Amino acid sequence: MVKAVVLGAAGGIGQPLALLLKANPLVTELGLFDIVNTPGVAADLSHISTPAKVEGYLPPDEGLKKTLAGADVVVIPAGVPRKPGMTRDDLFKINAGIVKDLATGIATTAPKAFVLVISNPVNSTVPIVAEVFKKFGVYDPKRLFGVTTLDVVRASTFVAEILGDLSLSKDVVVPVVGGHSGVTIVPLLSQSSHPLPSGLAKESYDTLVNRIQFGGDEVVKAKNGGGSATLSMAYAGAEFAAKVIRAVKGEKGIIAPSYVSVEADASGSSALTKELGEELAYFSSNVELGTEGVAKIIPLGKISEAEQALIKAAIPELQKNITTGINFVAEAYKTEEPRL
Ligand SMILES: NC(=O)C1=CN([C@@H]2O[C@H](COP(=O)(O)OP(=O)(O)OC[C@H]3O[C@@H](n4cnc5c(N)ncnc54)[C@H](O)[C@@H]3O)[C@@H](O)[C@H]2O)C=CC1
Ligand SMILES: O=C([O-])CC(=O)C(=O)O
Repeated sequence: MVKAVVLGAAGGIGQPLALLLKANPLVTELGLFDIVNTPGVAADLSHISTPAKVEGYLPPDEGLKKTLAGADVVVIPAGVPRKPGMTRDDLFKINAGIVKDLATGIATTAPKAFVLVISNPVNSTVPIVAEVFKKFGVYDPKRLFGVTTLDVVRASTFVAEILGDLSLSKDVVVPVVGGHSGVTIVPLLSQSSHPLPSGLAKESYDTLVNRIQFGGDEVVKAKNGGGSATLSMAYAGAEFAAKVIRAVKGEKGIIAPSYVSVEADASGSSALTKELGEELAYFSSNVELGTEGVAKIIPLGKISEAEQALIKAAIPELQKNITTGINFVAEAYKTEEPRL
C-alpha cells in the first residue's frame, strides 16, 4: 500500500504529475491538495482504471491535513513559476512562504513521509523544509529530496540528440550534480553512459553544458509568459517518485541524482566534502535509495578539469541559496510560533 500526495495538484505540473502517479500501479491512494480545483481534478482522475483511490481537497475544513493523513510520499510542485526575464531566485519571495506552510502541514500530519520538493528555487526550498521539520523535532535528512531529475532528463535527451539518435535518450545516463539553477547545474558529461563523440569541439561541449544548465530558460522563453516547464517536469517528477516508491518497497540498487542534505549519509558526505574542498550543507549528487530513503550519497568520482571548474563556479551560488532558505525560516520563527 502506498499513498502518494501532490501539493499544488491543480497546477501546470500538478495535474500531469497526478495523472502519471495515478497510472503507477504501485500507488494505491492518491491525495491531491491545492488552493483551487482539486475536487475536479480528483473526480476526473478517479475514473482511470488503475488501483489508486483518488481524493482531492481544498484549504478550508482541514483540507491539507485530510490530504496528508497516512501519506508515504509527498511531492510538492506548489508555487508560482517563472516568466521571461526572471531567475528562479526571483520566485523565492512567494514560494518560500508557500513551501514553509506546506512543510508545517507535513511535519504535523505526516512526519515520516518522504518529501520530494519541486517548487523553486529548489536550492533554497529544500533547506526551508528541513528547517521547519527541525523546529517540529521530526527532521530525518534521509527522507527529504530536492527533485533535480529534469536536469538529468534534459541531459539524456540533449546528449542523444548530439549522438544523432533520439531513441538512445531513454538509455543515456548523465549524472547532473550541484543544485537546480543556472551555474549550480553541473552535468558530468565525462561520466555519460554514452560518451560524446571523441572529436567534439570545445565550443560544442560548452554549448551543450550551457543548454543543460539553462534548459529551463529555453522553455520559459518559448512559453512567452505562460509559465515554465510543466509536462517534462511532470514526467521527471513521476520518474523520481516511482524510484523512491520502488526503493521504499524493498527494491535494491536504485540510484538517482537528487539534491539532499549531506547529513543524510555521513561517510558519503565526508568523501564529497573532500572532493569539493568545501563544506556544503546540501548538494545534488547520485544517491542510492533504500527503504528509509537516502541509503548512500555517492561521491562524484573521477571528473574532468572542465567539470571541476564548473563545480567551483557552482559552490558560492549554492552556499548563498542554502543560507537564504535557512535564514528565511529563522526569521519567520522570530515573530511566530512554529505551529500549523
Ligand atoms: N524542480 C524543477 O525541476 C522544476 C520546478 N518548477 C517549479 O514548480 C513550481 C510550480 O510550477 P507550475 O506547476 O508550472 O506552476 P502553476 O502556477 O501552474 O501551478 C502551481 C500550483 O500551486 C498552487 N498553489 C499555490 N499556492 C498554494 C498553496 N499554498 N498550497 C497548495 N497549492 C498552492 C496553485 O494554485 C497552482 O495550482 C514553480 O515554482 C516552478 O518554478 C518547475 C519546473 C521544473
Ligand atoms: O526554469 C524554470 O523556472 C523551471 C525549472 O526549474 C526548469 O524548467 O528546470
